[in-house]
Amino acid sequence: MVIVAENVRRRYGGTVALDGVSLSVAEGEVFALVGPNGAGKTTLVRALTGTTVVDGRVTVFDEPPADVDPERVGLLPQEFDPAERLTARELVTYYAGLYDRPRDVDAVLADVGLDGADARKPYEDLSGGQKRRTCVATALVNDPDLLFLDEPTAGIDPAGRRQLQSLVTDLADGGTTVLLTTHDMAAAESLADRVGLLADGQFVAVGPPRDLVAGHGGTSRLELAVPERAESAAAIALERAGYRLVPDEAVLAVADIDPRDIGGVVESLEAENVPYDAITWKQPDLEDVYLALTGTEVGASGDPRPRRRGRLPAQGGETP
Ligand SMILES: Nc1ncnc2c1ncn2[C@@H]1O[C@H](COP(=O)(O)OP(=O)(O)OP(=O)(O)O)[C@@H](O)[C@H]1O
Repeated sequence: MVIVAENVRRRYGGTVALDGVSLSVAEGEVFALVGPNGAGKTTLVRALTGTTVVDGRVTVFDEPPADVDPERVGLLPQEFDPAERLTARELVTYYAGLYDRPRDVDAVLADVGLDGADARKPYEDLSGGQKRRTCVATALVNDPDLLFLDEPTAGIDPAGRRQLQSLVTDLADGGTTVLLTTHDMAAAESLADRVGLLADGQFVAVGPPRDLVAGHGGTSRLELAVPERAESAAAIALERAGYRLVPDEAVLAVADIDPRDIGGVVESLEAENVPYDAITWKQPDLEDVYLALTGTEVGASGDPRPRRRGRLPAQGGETP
């Protein structure tokens, strides 16, 4: 095991940031700490990198984190503001100079997709995604055995995100252990060998994303965007036609439906003249797991949102 943490606890005054977290991460594994803002992800990264004092036991390469050879570890902090006037290449060259055996700077820039003219632009002239990729490059320049990436995809456009994801996969294939944090469940699901779902400083589940989705994600469903005034009528029409609605769902959704029967759903709405705007097939994913286990969904900004519970009852509503 590269990382072992047992019963890690950390308070800031009256705020409990970590409330008894245990995990172990094996060599070459990609482990994602997943949760909304405030769940404790950064505090756990700080505990594992030895930049904050915690209760409990933490070892990295069988040593206390603060004693680990810095040549072996790469860290992309969540907040990282390098000198704005230096070019991407100059910044990475600067960080390379801090290590005894750095990688070739241009090769590192190419790895993060910043070769060519962009690498010669001042940092302040780069896009948000290019800035973040420059920062990732500074964490890679010492060819670390263990890489911590705290919200690496924040502010990165979808193309840059895919590039970063394939970079992480390549690093792990080469034996690098990667621990990343994210509130982006889809990124975690596609990238990580295992995820740890954090809520209020505790893991609510740890495991391969596929296993967690199979265990807690619920069934596939058909989500219906129906004008609010027609929701009750839609629910009545569907139940009358024998479909089971997903209870307590924020949107109207039919559960356990075979894809071949989607036409039947449409027909039962149209037979009752119920209007609808869109129909979407939805497979359960990690977001459903988080929602099921915590009652909270995570917005695009990473902020936690309590789930909207209690849909309109199927009986007695207005008809369109
Ligand atoms: N230095 C600090 N002083 C006081 N409270 C802190 C400090 N660092 C974190 N906290 C609090 O501890 C809790 C966990 O914060 P942490 O930053 O670890 O969460 P996070 O999941 O990384 O969220 P974010 O992505 O918003 O940073 C939060 O309530 C936060 O306000």
